[in-house]
Amino acid sequence: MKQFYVCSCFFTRNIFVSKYDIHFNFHNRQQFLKEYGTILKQKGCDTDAKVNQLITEIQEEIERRKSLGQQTLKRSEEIQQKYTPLKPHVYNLQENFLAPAFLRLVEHCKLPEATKDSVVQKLGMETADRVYSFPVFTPQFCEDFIEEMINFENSDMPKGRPNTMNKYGTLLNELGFDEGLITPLREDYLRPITSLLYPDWGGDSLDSHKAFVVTYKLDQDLSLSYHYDNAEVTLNISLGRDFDEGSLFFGKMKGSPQPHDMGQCAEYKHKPTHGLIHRGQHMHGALPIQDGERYNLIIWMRSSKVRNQKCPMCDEKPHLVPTVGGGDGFTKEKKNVNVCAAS
Ligand SMILES: O=C(O)CCC(=O)C(=O)O
Ligand SMILES: [Fe+2]
Repeated sequence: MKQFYVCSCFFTRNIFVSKYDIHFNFHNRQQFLKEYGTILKQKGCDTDAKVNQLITEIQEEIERRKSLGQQTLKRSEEIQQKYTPLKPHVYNLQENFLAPAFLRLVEHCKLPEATKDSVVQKLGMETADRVYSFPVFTPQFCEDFIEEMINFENSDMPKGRPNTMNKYGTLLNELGFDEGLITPLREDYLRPITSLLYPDWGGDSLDSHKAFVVTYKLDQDLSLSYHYDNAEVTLNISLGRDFDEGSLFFGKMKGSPQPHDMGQCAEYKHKPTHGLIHRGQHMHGALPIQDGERYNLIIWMRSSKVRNQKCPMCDEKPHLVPTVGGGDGFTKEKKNVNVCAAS
């Protein structure tokens, strides 16, 4: 397996605090107060005690990130030794997990004559700029997978959460899903599609991923703030469980002027069994669910070729920090590629 790294910005930038709905950068107290003092006051963080509490929270998150590789390894080992899956078959990809229409799409993309236009034509209407939806799994697989997630959630196993934005959900690498399920899905089935749709975002060289399940319930997280992903290409598959609302909305690419209100965003209603594919830097968020539960499998796909040139989180040449485990998809290979900016 390749050695992957994280960018050092992981320890100082993009630290999300839901109470203030802000992604913070934190180097030291002085920089922090200078950068955020005004906005924090406006948001009610107006006493020393509140500021100190916020800084403590941010510093704890930074410490969590520093030990993430080790903690993940520890949790994975314990899970492997002690956890009994309810649906062991879902850990290894079988073709009968996949929707027939998805298999036909993949076959089309593998044809030598397939082009971006021919696949776009097959996919039908765009949800937003270069955002497409298509069936991925069968309803049976989705239900079995949700049952496995619930079984794990109800177990007394240690749990790492997907990221600071998703407080509920499951990191699939810790459960042992990478090798048998997500990697073959990415390499054998998604790669032909992403190669045609996003060659300018490393769609033909996606060589790692971070996969997790996000969960929304009435007494837990309801929605997700506007953000971009730590990914070149993201596949977001709705697994279902009878929910109302909870649509995704898309603005513009990171760095462009963003819409002023929701009316200017493109909205997408999740369809269980369907995946939505988009560029990781295409800003998006999720509206609150009004009823039921929503389970989505998110695959943040990464291309070391692309991100080795420019970290998608800090937009600078990555400063590589070795880590135990999968890292964030950066490598030390020296290959110069010409990364075109996407429109
Ligand atoms: O809730 C969703 O469907 C979107 C999740 C998402 O965008 C993410 O986890 O990066
Ligand atoms: Fe996202």
